[in-house]
Amino acid sequence: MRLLVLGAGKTGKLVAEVAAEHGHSVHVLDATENKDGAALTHPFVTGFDVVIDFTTPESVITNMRACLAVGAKMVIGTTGWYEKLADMKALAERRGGSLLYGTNYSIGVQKMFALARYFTTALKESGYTFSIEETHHTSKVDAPSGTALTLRDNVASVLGNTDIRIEAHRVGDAAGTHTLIATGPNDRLLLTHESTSRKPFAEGAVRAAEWLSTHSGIYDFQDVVEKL
Ligand SMILES: NC(=O)C1=CN([C@@H]2O[C@H](COP(=O)(O)OP(=O)(O)OC[C@H]3O[C@@H](n4cnc5c(N)ncnc54)[C@H](O)[C@@H]3O)[C@@H](O)[C@H]2O)C=CC1
Ligand SMILES: O=C(O)C1=N[C@H](C(=O)O)C[C@H](O)C1
Repeated sequence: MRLLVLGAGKTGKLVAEVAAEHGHSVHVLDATENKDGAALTHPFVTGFDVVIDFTTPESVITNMRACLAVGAKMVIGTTGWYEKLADMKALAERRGGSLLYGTNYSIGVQKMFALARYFTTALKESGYTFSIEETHHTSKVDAPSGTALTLRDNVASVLGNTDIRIEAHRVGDAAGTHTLIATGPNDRLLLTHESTSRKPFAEGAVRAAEWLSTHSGIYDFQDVVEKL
């Protein structure tokens, strides 16, 4: 598969490494080669089977506008842009592009989402209230994390309301820790996922791109992960 990776930062670099390990041909563009999406011309983009984006909340919108408009297939890892999700879905539909987006491509975190639904179901009738804490590196630009928002959506789908506080912490080079907390009058239960490496994000994103190369449409990684 011919892959275009946008972003050569902490995660994009690993995505390129993992994709090469999987035997794909990989082209990487960072901000200097793709300022304001300048590299993403029609002939250039259509030379790739899938485009993977791990850039910034601002750049990803420009990149999606350029790539989806020419019918490209995109896997989006970048977080912090979801207020534009409906617009990007509409663009993909209009122009025949394919869009697979996910707040966290780690399989462990995807399992945590399922466990969170079970955790909430088991505790909701027993007087517990729910909150979320997340910890990431100090250079992270969005808060709360995309994962914390998805975790909240999973809990909210069981509770029937979104009254779930999220607390964000920024510490050193933390790869990402998420904790769902159930607080009762006399005790607390905690469900924690701690990333000790960024490699699972890259593995999941490459697997998502492999899957998307043989499918068309618009997908949330949560709905695809069991099919990989
Ligand atoms: N969905 C997931 O599983 C994960 C999502 N992320 C998200 O991915 C994004 C990137 O995270 P990191 O790699 O930690 O950030 P980073 O800051 O280390 O890397 C971002 C890179 O994007 C580059 N960039 C900016 N504009 C660009 C453009 N127009 N074209 C090409 N490259 C451009 C920057 O130069 C930088 O090298 C963040 O939004 C983060 O929240 C990070 C890890 C996992
Ligand atoms: O910026 C990061 O580092 C991460 N971002 C994603 C998020 O916002 O949830 C995924 C992971 O937690 C790492």
